Amino acid sequence: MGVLLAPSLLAADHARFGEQAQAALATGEHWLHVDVMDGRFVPNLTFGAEVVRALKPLCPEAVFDVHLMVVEPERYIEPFVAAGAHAITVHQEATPHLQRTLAAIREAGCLAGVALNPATPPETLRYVLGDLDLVLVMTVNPGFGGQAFLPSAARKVGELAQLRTEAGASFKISVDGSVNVKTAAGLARDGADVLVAGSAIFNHPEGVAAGVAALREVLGP
Ligand SMILES: O=C(CO)[C@H](O)[C@H](O)COP(=O)(O)O
Repeated sequence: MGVLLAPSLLAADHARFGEQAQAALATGEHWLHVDVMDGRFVPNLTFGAEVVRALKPLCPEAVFDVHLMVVEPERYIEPFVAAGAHAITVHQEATPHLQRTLAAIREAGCLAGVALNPATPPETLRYVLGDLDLVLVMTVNPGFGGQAFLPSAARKVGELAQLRTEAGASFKISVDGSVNVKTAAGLARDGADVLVAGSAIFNHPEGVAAGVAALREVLGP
């Protein structure tokens, strides 16, 4: 299977979420990345489960990929499942009970993901590899869109691909932060399965479809 693109609603016009989400899906992409920030784990606030609930009927074909940048992420699994999330990713750094949290996400019927801040090594996941459906490599410090790409963090993509092979695991590797026409192809070559892109899609001067097309062009067939 080719690389999946996950347009990140953080960069969409917040007054036109429905329209912008539909424009992203009209390009043929299926994933929508939903960045949830609490002002504690990260120094910014965004939105909660109601955004997923509101978008669901407008975007019935969407895979809602929820990225919880919050402390105590366990508290938010149930509301996001009830709202219609398909994948829920928590930060490795945000919970002392990672295995329990991942198991709870799977039990609720969602794909279970872990996000790694730029300074967090992939080895911290060694004992939960069997509990994981998705590892989200942050190539910026979480909290804001439009930041500069951190090549040191991107090195983890290849390391995770190797760890996955060695362990016989099957999680997807997703990358989030400054994914654009300069960085996307290299990340895919290194082993990324999902590329989360905010600014490159929603801030493209010619619109959302042009942003997706530009990324698809560099990624190739
Ligand atoms: O999780 C995020 C920030 O915490 C965003 O998804 C990420 O930064 C994407 O934005 P951009 O593509 O503009 O860098």
